[in-house]
Amino acid sequence: MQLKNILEQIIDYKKQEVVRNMAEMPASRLMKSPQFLRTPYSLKERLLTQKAPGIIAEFKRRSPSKGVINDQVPVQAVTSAYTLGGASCLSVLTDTQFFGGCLDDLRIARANEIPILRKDFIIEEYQILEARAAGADLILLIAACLSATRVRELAAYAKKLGLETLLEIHTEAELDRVCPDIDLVGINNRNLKTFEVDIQHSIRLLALLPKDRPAIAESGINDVKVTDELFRAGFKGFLIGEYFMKNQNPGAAFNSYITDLKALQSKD
Ligand SMILES: O=C(O)c1ccccc1NCC(=O)[C@H](O)[C@H](O)COP(=O)(O)O
Repeated sequence: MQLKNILEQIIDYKKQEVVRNMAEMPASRLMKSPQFLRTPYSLKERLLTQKAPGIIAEFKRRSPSKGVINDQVPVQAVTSAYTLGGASCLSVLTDTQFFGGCLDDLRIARANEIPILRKDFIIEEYQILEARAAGADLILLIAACLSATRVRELAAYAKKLGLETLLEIHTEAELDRVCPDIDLVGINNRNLKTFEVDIQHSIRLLALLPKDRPAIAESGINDVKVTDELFRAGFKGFLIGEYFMKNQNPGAAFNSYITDLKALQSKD
């Protein structure tokens, strides 16, 4: 029998986790969260109007590919430093089992007045409700673990709750998951089955994406020259986690990245 890849293992775990969470915190209670009174921020609008690359700065303690990255820094300090430094959006990993995050991290990050992505493995509407109740502005759907029908249903539910959806794809075959309720399309440079990172793969796929939605380059970005190359190719947003988080002071790492990127781009 073939061993399950990491994505399959995560999804198996999520199916049980959702059942447990629904029993502990019924949807009716989630709907009473004061977060439902706020109007979510739009990352799509932000990226379509801004001229510079939009950095989606991630708070990520550990990952299946890298193990512990940084479990010593407080979410509040890091996310406010990212925000003050000019991030376009925050990405908060809320998965506990594989990434060491939680929904409380997102609730704390909500003190910042910029869009926040709930970064998790969403397979059920209930998780979108959790995201809204915790203060997220957008959710991630990963094409590799959802059928086209489920992407349509989940993105429609997110829209109904006022949230945007970032659809993550990695292969050409997954392009059929892009539907009208998808607001942003991300191309993951990392193959989640092998962990291999290939930036050129993303540039090739970009040409096939719909032009009316901002494209986001995700994973393995650790060089301003690469960000600049991807921006020139047409990517508007850049999801960066490990490169910032592996530093003792992720906010300072973010600031020097932005300074170097601006310096590089001002040379033209
Ligand atoms: O990062 C992993 O090892 C991983 C494994 C399995 C599924 C998802 C995984 N990562 C989630 C992400 O997509 C990244 O956190 C995000 O794109 C940022 O990537 P990076 O800048 O390389 O931390």
